[in-house]
Amino acid sequence: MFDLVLKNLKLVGESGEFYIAIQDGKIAKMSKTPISADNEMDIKGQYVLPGLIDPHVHFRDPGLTYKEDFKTGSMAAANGGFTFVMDMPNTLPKTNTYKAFKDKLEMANSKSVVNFGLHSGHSSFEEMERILELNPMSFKVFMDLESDERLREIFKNISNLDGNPILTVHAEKQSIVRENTERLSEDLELKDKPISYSYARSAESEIESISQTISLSKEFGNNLHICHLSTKKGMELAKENNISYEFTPHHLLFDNSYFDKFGTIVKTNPPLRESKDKVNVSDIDSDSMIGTDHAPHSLEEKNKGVWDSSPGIPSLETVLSLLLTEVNKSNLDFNLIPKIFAENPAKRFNLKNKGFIKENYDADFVVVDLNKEGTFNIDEFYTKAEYSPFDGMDYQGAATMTIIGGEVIMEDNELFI
Ligand SMILES: NC(=O)N[C@@H](CC(=O)O)C(=O)O
Ligand SMILES: [Zn+2]
Ligand SMILES: [Zn+2]
Repeated sequence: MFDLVLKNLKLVGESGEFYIAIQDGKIAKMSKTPISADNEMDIKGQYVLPGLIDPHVHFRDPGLTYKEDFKTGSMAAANGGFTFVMDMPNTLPKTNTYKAFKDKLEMANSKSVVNFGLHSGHSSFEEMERILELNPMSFKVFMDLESDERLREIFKNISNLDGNPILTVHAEKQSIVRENTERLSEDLELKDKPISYSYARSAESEIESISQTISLSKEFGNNLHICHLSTKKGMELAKENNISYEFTPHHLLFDNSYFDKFGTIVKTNPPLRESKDKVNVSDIDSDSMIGTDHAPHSLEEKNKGVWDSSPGIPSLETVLSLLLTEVNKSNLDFNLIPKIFAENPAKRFNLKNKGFIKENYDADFVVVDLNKEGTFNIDEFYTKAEYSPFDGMDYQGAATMTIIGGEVIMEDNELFI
């Protein structure tokens, strides 16, 4: 007998209503005809999608837990419809040694309310080889923090690791950013304007960094993935070279004029772009994926002026509704939602039995009401972040339930953990 049957549900891209039977946390059976079980849940004609997967979050744990921690970040993920997140290594200490990685795994196992993977930082070849045993999602390189010489060594080392693991990059060119920042932070007319941040970390610095990343990866044969791709030219380079990349919601929806409205609240790396340079919702296709770059800071850190404020925007609890609203505005095909939020991240990062609604896959789902309207309210969010540029924005379309391994962990923004 099945543990649970979900009934009266719709599947994206399919007509009619379905039943999904769940047994031991797996999808045991799917059918159009009724399946009986002691425990039935009526989905009332809403859509059931594979649980969302975010390849790019910063939960600040360990070392920076006043901004977020693995408990609050994973609660925000569950509230946003995510069943799997991948956390970044820029913690304190950095997650770039075997011990730090192992300690973080143990900590996160005890605190996280959703499934997770960890990206590793980079370090000596020997250290990274040991970290491989702990199944890192990738090795992350912040290009803006490394000299060209160091980058060659890092790319070479990572390409020589067993199995050629994914090399994930933050692509901004250090020399261009440095030069522009020195000039602009001295410019009497521009230095106090938040929009100057987008001139300093220019579209050119991303495009140059992406082309440098591509030539390095060709030389060493790296298995490349590009974070928070924000420029159309950068996207064209990635596509031409068959390199995977992520979009954030803020780069898709906002241009740098939002600096005038929100100031340093929307300061993030890479920055919001001129509309002529930016990627758009219309650039989302069946190969795309969303990486929110959920990067909370304290309110005090966000309000330290153009050059000293901390860069980063929290996004886990708003991203799905923002893009469902685009679906309702006919700017985005609903059929792409499971691809960009679950199928493509699961495939790219080799997550076994995840990302799809198929028999024998994990029973990880998000239930979506395409018509649910509301207004984002940061006070109702589970993240520790006390700011969001989306706060007060209306949306149409939302997650109403998050299910992990057949267990309901969120219903109507209530968490059952
Ligand atoms: N994106 C950001 O602006 N900030 C990220 C770092 C990063 O992803 O580069 C953070 O960790 O705060
Ligand atoms: Zn980054
Ligand atoms: Zn990031």
